[in-house]
Amino acid sequence: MDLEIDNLACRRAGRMVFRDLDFRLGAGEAAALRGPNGVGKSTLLRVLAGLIPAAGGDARLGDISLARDRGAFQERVAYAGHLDAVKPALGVAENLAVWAGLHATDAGRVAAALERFGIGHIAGHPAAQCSAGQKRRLGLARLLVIDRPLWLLDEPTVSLDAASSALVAELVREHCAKGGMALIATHIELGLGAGPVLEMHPPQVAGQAAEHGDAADPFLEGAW
Ligand SMILES: Nc1ncnc2c1ncn2[C@@H]1O[C@H](COP(=O)(O)OP(=O)(O)OP(=O)(O)O)[C@@H](O)[C@H]1O
Repeated sequence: MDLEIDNLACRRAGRMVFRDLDFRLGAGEAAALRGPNGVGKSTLLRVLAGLIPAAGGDARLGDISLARDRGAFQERVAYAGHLDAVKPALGVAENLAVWAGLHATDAGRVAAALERFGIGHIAGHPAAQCSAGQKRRLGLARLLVIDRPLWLLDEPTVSLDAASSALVAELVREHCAKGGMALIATHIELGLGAGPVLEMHPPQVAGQAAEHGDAADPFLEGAW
């Protein structure tokens, strides 16, 4: 199964964040998603996760179109966002058990995922008492609880120590070896070796946004 991004566009708060975006990712490939702060990396991942609507274009996973069948597209995607989405009121293992239940997957995967991320020994602890790195590992452990061909990872190594960052790279490699795909927004080198890169660029021409009827970014305007 391939990922094909075709002429994709997204508008937020009335402003075009990106447009005319084309990219292709083949089965077994992991791509780095790069670009300066605010260029739209997280936005793209959230569009592909079906969390915010596209303003145009489409993305396809095999024969499933995001524009035509968002639900089916989402069922092929696992998204790990900036925030860990860990429920602090639940225990560490409970967090993953709820996730497994939501996706009707084998609860037996929970213990294996916790062990793999080195947090099996705190399975019974309240998630609220986890360190930032432990919370991040718990959030990422959800990737192993459900089977999705496309992983969308937004700065997955934030708060992680060197060993855990290396583990993320190892898991991505394993996922790809099984035919999976990953699109990873990262400002650091993950150690995945040479692979496809999706580089996002801010508009080159100062008047470009206005030409397309988009409001200018007030923060950038002030900075310039
Ligand atoms: N909730 C929101 N509502 C409206 N606009 C938003 C929202 N979140 C982000 N934006 C805008 O969308 C644009 C892209 O933001 P995004 O977070 O996708 O960038 P990014 O490339 O991931 O940045 P970073 O490298 O800093 O994480 C920015 O101009 C930002 O101001």
